[in-house]
Amino acid sequence: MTDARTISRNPVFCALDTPSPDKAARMARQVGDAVGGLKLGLEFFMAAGPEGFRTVAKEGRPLFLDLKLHDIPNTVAGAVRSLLPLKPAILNVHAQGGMAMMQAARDAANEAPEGERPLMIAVTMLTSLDQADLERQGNRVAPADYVRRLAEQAAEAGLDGVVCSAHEIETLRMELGPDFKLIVPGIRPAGADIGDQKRVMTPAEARDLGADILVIGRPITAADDPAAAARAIADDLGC
Ligand SMILES: O=C(O)c1cc(=O)[nH]c(=O)n1[C@@H]1O[C@H](COP(=O)(O)O)[C@@H](O)[C@H]1O
Repeated sequence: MTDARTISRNPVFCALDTPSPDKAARMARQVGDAVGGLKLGLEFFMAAGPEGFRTVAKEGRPLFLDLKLHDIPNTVAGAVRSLLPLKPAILNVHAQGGMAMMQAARDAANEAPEGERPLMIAVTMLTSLDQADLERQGNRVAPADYVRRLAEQAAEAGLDGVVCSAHEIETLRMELGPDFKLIVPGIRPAGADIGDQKRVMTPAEARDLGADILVIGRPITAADDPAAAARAIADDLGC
């Protein structure tokens, strides 16, 4: 068992996308050490809020609070400050919020007491989007270039890493170095249902390319036996 702030060598963070703290805590116990951490996102936080977060935090696992903050710098900084008492291991903002916003988020996170500062991560291009979606937005750039530009800004703003798809790992790792965290959703074991994701890869492929954290939700949580599904992924990764 890892403690609540240490990211273990198991790179899998299980996305507990449910509105129910009891269900999330139960799922956390079911998957146990077959995952390295847990992610709570918008569905959870909108319904259960800080109190729900504290319920899951009692499980003692590293928690990624995925709220994808996206607003003007002052508002995002305030939101980060409001979240610090929860002591999440990881927090995220949208890189599309711009450099000043990311810097404000970083500065707010730096106000955390010693040892409680969350990793500050920028979401680049959602894994549910592809080239056609960018074009529809009037954005005539390839996803790889778009993600690279956003990640460069995140690094320049002093954030700790980005959320990207597995398809961008190699380029970002080469360009931004070994310490820049690459958090990768859109992970699907071979043959699994892709659902609404578009830029996907298998857990082992993404890990081998250099992902630090693999965010995996439905392939575990929607499985008939979530514990077995998480264990199969961990075994595949040699964890
Ligand atoms: O920031 C995220 O975690 C995130 C970014 C992104 O680009 N794509 C993405 O899927 N996510 C989250 O990762 C999880 C993926 O869940 P599954 O598609 O069920 O594995 C969800 O909770 C998403 O909110």
